Amino acid sequence: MARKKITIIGAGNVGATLSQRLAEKELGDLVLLDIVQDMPQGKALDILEAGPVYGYNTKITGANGYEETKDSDIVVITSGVSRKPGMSRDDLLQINTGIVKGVTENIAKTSPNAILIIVSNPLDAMTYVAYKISKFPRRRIIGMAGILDAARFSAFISMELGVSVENIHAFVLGGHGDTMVPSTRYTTIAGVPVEELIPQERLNEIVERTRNGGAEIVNLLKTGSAFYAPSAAVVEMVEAVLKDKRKIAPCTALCEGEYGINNLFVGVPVILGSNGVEDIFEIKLNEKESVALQKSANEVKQLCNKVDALLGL
Ligand SMILES: NC(=O)C1=CN([C@@H]2O[C@H](COP(=O)(O)OP(=O)(O)OC[C@H]3O[C@@H](n4cnc5c(N)ncnc54)[C@H](O)[C@@H]3O)[C@@H](O)[C@H]2O)C=CC1
Ligand SMILES: O=C([O-])CC(=O)C(=O)O
Repeated sequence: MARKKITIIGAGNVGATLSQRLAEKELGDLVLLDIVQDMPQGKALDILEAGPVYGYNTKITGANGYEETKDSDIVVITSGVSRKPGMSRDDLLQINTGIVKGVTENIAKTSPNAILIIVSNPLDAMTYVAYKISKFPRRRIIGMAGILDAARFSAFISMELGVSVENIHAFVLGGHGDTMVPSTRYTTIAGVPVEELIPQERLNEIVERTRNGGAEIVNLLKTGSAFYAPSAAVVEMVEAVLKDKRKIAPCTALCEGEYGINNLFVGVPVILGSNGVEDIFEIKLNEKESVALQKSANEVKQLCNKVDALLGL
């Protein structure tokens, strides 16, 4: 069977760590692209040289141009500026809109059939940029955030209860920002609702820590943002697509009426398979959850209006 081709745009913290993780899993051959001369070539060669020790045969190429990325099956966009302490993700809107626009124009030309996974922040708005510029169908444009947010929620619950992360199914909806909606009602531990195991007041603190999970790391690192957990979350998406798992995972996808949201990218449970977003998985929300999701969607809408102005749409 021919190997799949995965391109990673941006060979910084997220892109390079993601490349390492993907290489170790032998999910396909990789191209790592960055605008910095020689750097992606150096990181690609370094990861390739770990292959004999780890026992993987992944081919990985570094690039500064798009010729090498031609006909990729999946392209992950991590290029862009990361925030520093004191900044919000939204502060990156203007600069990263320009970067994601330029990258997407190139990818749409060289890999017209690719599935795009967007990582650059502000995530929901950058996913919208990639959609608008590529004009790809909605199933082939997926933003990474929900898996990361749910992983943080799970990690905190695991620490609280002293049980394995494998027993925890955390559920998060909404945009990748302060208004994200971690659902305590649908979060379970070995099938038991978390609300039955952790007192509501403590649970509220854990939800708040989850909402601020990105900023917590930014404040510790000081020079940039998280990359180990984010790259792990992207691997889960790539794997679900390449193995056609039809896995339900929270991702940023274009809602066209689902959850009462129209023409907006927002975090919802989707079914990930070989076509990308195979479907949006709709579940019943109660009044409180619906209101919180709508509030989050409205914030994303504001940002997308700014994107429209920047792109002249
Ligand atoms: N969706 C999410 O949950 C997460 C999103 N992020 C976002 O991902 C982005 C990348 O984060 P890091 O890797 O930590 O940043 P980084 O600064 O380590 O790497 C970014 C890389 O992008 C490259 N780049 C810039 N313009 C480019 C272009 N036009 N073409 C190709 N490469 C280009 C830079 O040279 C740099 O190597 C940031 O916007 C960050 O906010 C980071 C973590 C989680
Ligand atoms: O917080 C940031 O800027 C990066 C990010 O999106 C995250 O780690 O959730």
